[in-house]
Amino acid sequence: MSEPPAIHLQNVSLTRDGRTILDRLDLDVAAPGITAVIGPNGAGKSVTLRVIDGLIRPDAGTVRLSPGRRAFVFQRPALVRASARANVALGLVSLKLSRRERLERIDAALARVGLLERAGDAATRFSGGEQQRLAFARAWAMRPDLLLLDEPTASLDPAATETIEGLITEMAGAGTAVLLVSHNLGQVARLADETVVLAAGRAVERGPTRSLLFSPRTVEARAYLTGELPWTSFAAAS
Ligand SMILES: Nc1ncnc2c1ncn2[C@@H]1O[C@H](COP(=O)(O)OP(=O)(O)OP(=O)(O)O)[C@@H](O)[C@H]1O
Repeated sequence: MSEPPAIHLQNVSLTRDGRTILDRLDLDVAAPGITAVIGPNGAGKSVTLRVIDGLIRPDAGTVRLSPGRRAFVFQRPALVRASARANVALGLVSLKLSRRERLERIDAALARVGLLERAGDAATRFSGGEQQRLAFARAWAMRPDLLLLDEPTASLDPAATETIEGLITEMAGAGTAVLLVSHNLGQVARLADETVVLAAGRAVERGPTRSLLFSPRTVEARAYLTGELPWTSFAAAS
């Protein structure tokens, strides 16, 4: 990695209610580029994103982020009870933009996700997929340096998924470091340069996406990718 990583996690551990959620996790995310995190339910993928975003403080370890703007699109979008336009505007409050630039950027973002005609409608009345597209419009409008994505297209139809995947690729091409959590392995193969497999709170394997997906080296990655019951394999492996 020539550039310093956009995200550097080292030895990060988190315990809740006596359970180990993250177990000395190491994770580097390159900038620019798309890094995917895959792994079974409960592996700690969402928690890792929340640790990176500062929503959860780990018990131990180092979390270092390169400076810059950060956007997070959750599996269930966090929207306020206001118009679609106002929701996109919220992402821009800390940016120094003229009123005209701000309005142009908001409308361009809404148009990009096919919601411009709905700009004045109440966001909380949108369908799940429309809300997700709106959350993406907000993230895109911010031009973030770091984009954290948790199952970003889980509720989207194929056409909307294609639009969003195009946006993700475009943002990475413009210099954003993207960290993508997804169970959609086709999507991971289409988008991610590098993929990390998380199992029981540890990064058990990492590599270029295609070689990792097609020839995993570890028992945990193989178990996840072939759909075997991972918890029994992990118990046996650890
Ligand atoms: N605030 C919390 N308090 C206690 N346990 C938690 C908390 N948040 C998450 N966990 C636990 O941490 C583990 C990892 O959860 P996480 O949501 O990161 O899994 P995941 O890998 O994203 O799974 P999935 O693929 O199902 O989304 C789970 O066992 C979950 O119950």
